[in-house]
Amino acid sequence: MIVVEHVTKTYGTKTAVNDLSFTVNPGVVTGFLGPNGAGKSTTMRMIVGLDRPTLGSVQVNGKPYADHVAPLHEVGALLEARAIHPGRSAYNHLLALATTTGIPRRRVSEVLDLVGLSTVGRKRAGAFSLGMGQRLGIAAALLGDPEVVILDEPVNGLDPEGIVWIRNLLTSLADEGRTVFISSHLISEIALVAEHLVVVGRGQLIADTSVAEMRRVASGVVVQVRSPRAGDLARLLLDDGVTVETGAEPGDLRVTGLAAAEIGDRALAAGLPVHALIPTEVSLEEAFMKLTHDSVEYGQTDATRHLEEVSR
Ligand SMILES: Nc1ncnc2c1ncn2[C@@H]1O[C@H](COP(=O)(O)OP(=O)(O)OP(=O)(O)O)[C@@H](O)[C@H]1O
Repeated sequence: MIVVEHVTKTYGTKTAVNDLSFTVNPGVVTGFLGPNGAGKSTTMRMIVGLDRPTLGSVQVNGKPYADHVAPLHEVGALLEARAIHPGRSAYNHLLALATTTGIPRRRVSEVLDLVGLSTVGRKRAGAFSLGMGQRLGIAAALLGDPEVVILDEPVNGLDPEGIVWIRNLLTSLADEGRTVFISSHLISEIALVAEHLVVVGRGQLIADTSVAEMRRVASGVVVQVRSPRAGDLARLLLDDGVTVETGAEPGDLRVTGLAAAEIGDRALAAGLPVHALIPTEVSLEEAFMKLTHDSVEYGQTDATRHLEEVSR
């Protein structure tokens, strides 16, 4: 279990993490989600003792990382800096890590097997594809058979087969009762592998929820309506708790807060023609962007800008 309590981290005048509290429980894969610069890597570095909170505390299995006698058996991490000597084989890279940390040699073959690199274990790591490099990084994280597994952007750049592989691996680690915590700035990626979500923006907690709950909240709330009298229809529908936004095409509206049938009935009663009435599921991406909209640090993404334009 990872417990982050009222953690603030400042670098000079920059606040990277701001009074952040959350718990990552064993037995489920938890995603750590936030736009670029949200403070995910900083938080992960504090969890594994590479950085110290300015305020607050971070505990892993009941203690700060540095207080564990055999920390590699407690926490295995793949953080952004993947320092692998390109001329060294995967096997030798892992062996060097194992021997310097008192881990038996046989464990190297075990983790190579676990990540599916047994057949290329003797090849130069420098010749590895991105996906193979990710697998090697994960193998290193698992070397100490840790209770807590922390991976920074593990899905980044993986092909669909690689994503399925990592989902199965992480789920089986969680099923064994381990705590699995993985970061991403893409909800589409993280929703494929995680069950629970901790969402941050500008170093602060935005949501601590399950992926299923996020989907439930996101789904079925927008009805797309097309009418040659969209303006009249918009005025008719606007009410407490109802929002009407202009859609992508002239005559298109996006209505929130009314069911499709209700919109159709009201339009009929007012004698307004309706050419299309389509209940749509808001995508997880859309829900995430709305959630984090105010906390995108480095300007708007194209997608956010597009969202704003269509809803104007
Ligand atoms: N050593 C440092 N010195 C100064 N500022 C830093 C340092 N490390 C991080 N920051 C700043 O803190 C903020 C949070 O950075 P962090 O890397 O933790 O975010 P992130 O969510 O991991 O982003 P990304 O998805 O881009 O990796 C950013 O504004 C970053 O520039």
